[in-house]
Amino acid sequence: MIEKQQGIAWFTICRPTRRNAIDYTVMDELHEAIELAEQDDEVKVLVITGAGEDAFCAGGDLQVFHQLKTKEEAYAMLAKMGNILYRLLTLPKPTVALINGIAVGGGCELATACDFRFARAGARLGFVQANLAITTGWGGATMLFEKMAYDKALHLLLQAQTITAEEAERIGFVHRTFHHSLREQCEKEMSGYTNKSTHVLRAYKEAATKRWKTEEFRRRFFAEIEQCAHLWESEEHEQAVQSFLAKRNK
Ligand SMILES: CC[C@H](C(=O)O)C(=O)SCCNC(=O)CCNC(=O)[C@H](O)C(C)(C)COP(=O)(O)OP(=O)(O)OC[C@H]1O[C@@H](n2cnc3c(N)ncnc32)[C@H](O)[C@@H]1OP(=O)(O)O
Repeated sequence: MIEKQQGIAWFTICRPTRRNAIDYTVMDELHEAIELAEQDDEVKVLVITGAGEDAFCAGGDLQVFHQLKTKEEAYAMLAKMGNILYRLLTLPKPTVALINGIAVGGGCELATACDFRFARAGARLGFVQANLAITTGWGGATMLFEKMAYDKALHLLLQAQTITAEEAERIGFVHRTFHHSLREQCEKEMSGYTNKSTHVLRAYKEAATKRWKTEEFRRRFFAEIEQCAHLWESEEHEQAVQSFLAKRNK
């Protein structure tokens, strides 16, 4: 769902019964929101958040994507979302992930693609992909190494555990934590940007993201996706997803 208010475009992932897991429909809606934010000069900032109080995003929809068995089938899905997150990463407008609840797997990759990450105090975040015997598959690791200290980023990926928003703030992944009124607090934080000329915002973001518009960066970004697709075919991955779904009688 997308709404526009006082210079901010709000995109909300609306699948609260699935902890806002991302399926193909959410991918298409997110792509549409990014295109609107790019083209509409009244939009100064794009904020991405999740519906409800429990989750920002639980990553890829395992019930849907579990149907994908081969490297080729997995790569098609992973590259679809990878392209969308690359557009988000290089959007010439400031972007915010408003992490209203748990963010795991691809949900953390989505947050990493944004310029700023604001989180509900106590929310848990984790690049849990390794627990499914895969690596990040939407470009998340490549972006993380661009945006965080090398050792902190590598630790997050290797340990594949969730940490609190406060811990994430301490290591520099989260920029602000809010105890209440997340949307109002986010608007207040962004008021310093929404009162600026769209041309200025666009110019600074274009300068900031130039480094990610090189062939070398794109090669690294899509090599990560290919690596995930390769691991996707493994028996370990199949078993890990089966185990998750079995616990929920899927
Ligand atoms: C596709 C690749 C992508 C990438 O990295 O490129 C990835 O994101 S891979 C990682 C995929 N995500 C996960 O492994 C997280 C899976 N979910 C969980 O670990 C938990 O659900 C958690 C921690 C997010 C929330 O736990 P909680 O106990 O609060 O809730 P439930 O587990 O009972 O879930 C409630 C409800 O939501 C459904 N659900 C949750 N996550 C997903 C998901 N990723 N895909 C599909 N469905 C999900 C869960 O099945 C429950 O549904 P119900 O019908 O009530 O059984």
